[in-house]
Amino acid sequence: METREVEYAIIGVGTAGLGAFSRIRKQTDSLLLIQHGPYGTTCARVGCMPSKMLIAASDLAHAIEGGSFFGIDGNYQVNGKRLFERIQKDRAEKFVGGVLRYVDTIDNKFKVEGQARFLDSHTLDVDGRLRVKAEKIILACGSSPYVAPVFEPLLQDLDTSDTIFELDDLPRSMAVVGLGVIALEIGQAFHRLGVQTTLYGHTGRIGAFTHPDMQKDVMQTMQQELDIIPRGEFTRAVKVKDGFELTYLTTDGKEIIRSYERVLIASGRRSNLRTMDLEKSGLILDDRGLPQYDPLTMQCGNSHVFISGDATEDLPLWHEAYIEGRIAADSAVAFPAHKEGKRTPGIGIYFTDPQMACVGSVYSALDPEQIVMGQARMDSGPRHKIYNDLKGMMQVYVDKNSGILLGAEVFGRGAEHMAHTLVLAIEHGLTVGEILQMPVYHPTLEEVMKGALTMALFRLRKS
Ligand SMILES: Cc1cc2nc3c(=O)[nH]c(=O)nc-3n(C[C@H](O)[C@H](O)[C@H](O)COP(=O)(O)OP(=O)(O)OC[C@H]3O[C@@H](n4cnc5c(N)ncnc54)[C@H](O)[C@@H]3O)c2cc1C
Ligand SMILES: NC(=O)c1ccc[n+]([C@@H]2O[C@H](COP(=O)([O-])OP(=O)(O)OC[C@H]3O[C@@H](n4cnc5c(N)ncnc54)[C@H](O)[C@@H]3O)[C@@H](O)[C@H]2O)c1
Repeated sequence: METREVEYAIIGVGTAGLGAFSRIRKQTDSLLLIQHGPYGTTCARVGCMPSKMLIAASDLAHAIEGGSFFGIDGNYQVNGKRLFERIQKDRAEKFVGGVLRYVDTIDNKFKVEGQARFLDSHTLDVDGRLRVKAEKIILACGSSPYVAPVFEPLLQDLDTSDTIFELDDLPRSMAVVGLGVIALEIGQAFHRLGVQTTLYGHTGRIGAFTHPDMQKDVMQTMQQELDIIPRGEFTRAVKVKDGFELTYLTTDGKEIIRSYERVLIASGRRSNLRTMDLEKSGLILDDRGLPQYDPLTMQCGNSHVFISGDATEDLPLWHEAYIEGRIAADSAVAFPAHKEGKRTPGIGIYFTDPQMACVGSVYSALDPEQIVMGQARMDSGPRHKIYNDLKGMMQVYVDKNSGILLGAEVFGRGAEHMAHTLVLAIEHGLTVGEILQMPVYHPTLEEVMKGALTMALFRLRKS
């Protein structure tokens, strides 16, 4: 069997792996990228990009549907074939194409295709045909959809985010398993495009908000539009003539049996490290079975192994993968010296309607005794009234002693933009008083944010 000895092995050529490559390539010729599956990155192929193109189409349909309130009447028809053609064509040309062109510029001597697994702490097996001995290893192998055991026998026929964008037309009906970000984004989009859709939760929670009032508001709002069954579990899934018959037992003991043409599994993702024989790596594993690591260096323990991106299962977001790939690479280059990278405050956005955004520390991560909370409803905002889009609310969390903004949960039109303003304020350690000295244009969606911050300042002064 061929053996290659290199200074650096990077496992996975996604967002994190390519970022790591770009840094390490500047230092050495002795590196190898190992990629299992198609090039092009999860984000561009089956993640951020096709999902947002689907949502763009459904937003348009929804806007036309809501036109009569404004005196705009329009008829439209959804052409599912053209819709998927557009997603697949633009994805190839505008997103995956760019990545593939970049990967093509990388000399073949730096690339190998196959699935890497650990043989020992410095040795990797690639598909049983190549051994790679590496002084330092960067784990950037991403994650894959989690499929609960009840669905496993039907795996080939069910959809996940890996397959749903490959459809050539819209189905008549679809069950969505999960109430997280993929379920809500894609489930709502299919519903708005005319697919009869049901979303099934598990724990009764919806989305990512952690304050009980935010959870309640999201559940009520989304249930006004979507068929959502929040709490229970699937007990049976079988194939029938035109699709699938599912049996779901609600927590209060009600059995629901329904048939759907398609079933989308959106019940979380698991690190691909779980298939890499980590027990042979010599790394210290945490109670999830994944390597312990320092988020400032991405180093696993004191070892020569560095981790990044969705492989960690911690912050499975594109910008985090991008940052972590670079931090891991810089730390690996500095190793055995210790080099810390810079992390940014958290930001996560659901591209649902209304949008949902978490910024900085979410409510559940804070000590309620140490914060004041400011809150505002979107229906208080002049711009929201102009759009007749009154759904949602937001909360900001402020440190009681210093007045510094710590975090926010935002649900409503414009959440993606308010989240970016708030994250900038958090990054710069601004107090709520300092943020309120900045101008807010009238009439903008941001006026609701000003309302929430003003309430926090008022409460701060009273506390
Ligand atoms: C439907 C969907 C929508 C999303 N939308 C957003 C969004 O709007 N905004 C956002 O910030 N994030 C979004 N994400 C998350 C984002 O796509 C990921 O956080 C990001 O792509 C992770 O990049 P990565 O480099 O860690 O992994 P990937 O890009 O998945 O790269 C890892 C690569 O490693 C390969 N690999 C796996 N195992 C091995 C092995 N043993 N050997 C060699 N290679 C291996 C994989 O096949 C893969 O090609 C979305 C994800 C999904 C699924
Ligand atoms: N806009 C974005 O940034 C965006 C969009 C899509 C995906 N992503 C990334 O992809 C990751 C994965 O998304 P996701 O929606 O799959 O995960 P998620 O963690 O957001 O949600 C998983 C959902 O599945 C439910 N669930 C778990 N086990 C279940 C079971 N056995 N039966 C029924 N439901 C079950 C959970 O209760 C939860 O509602 C996210 O963590 C996110 O980081 C981000």
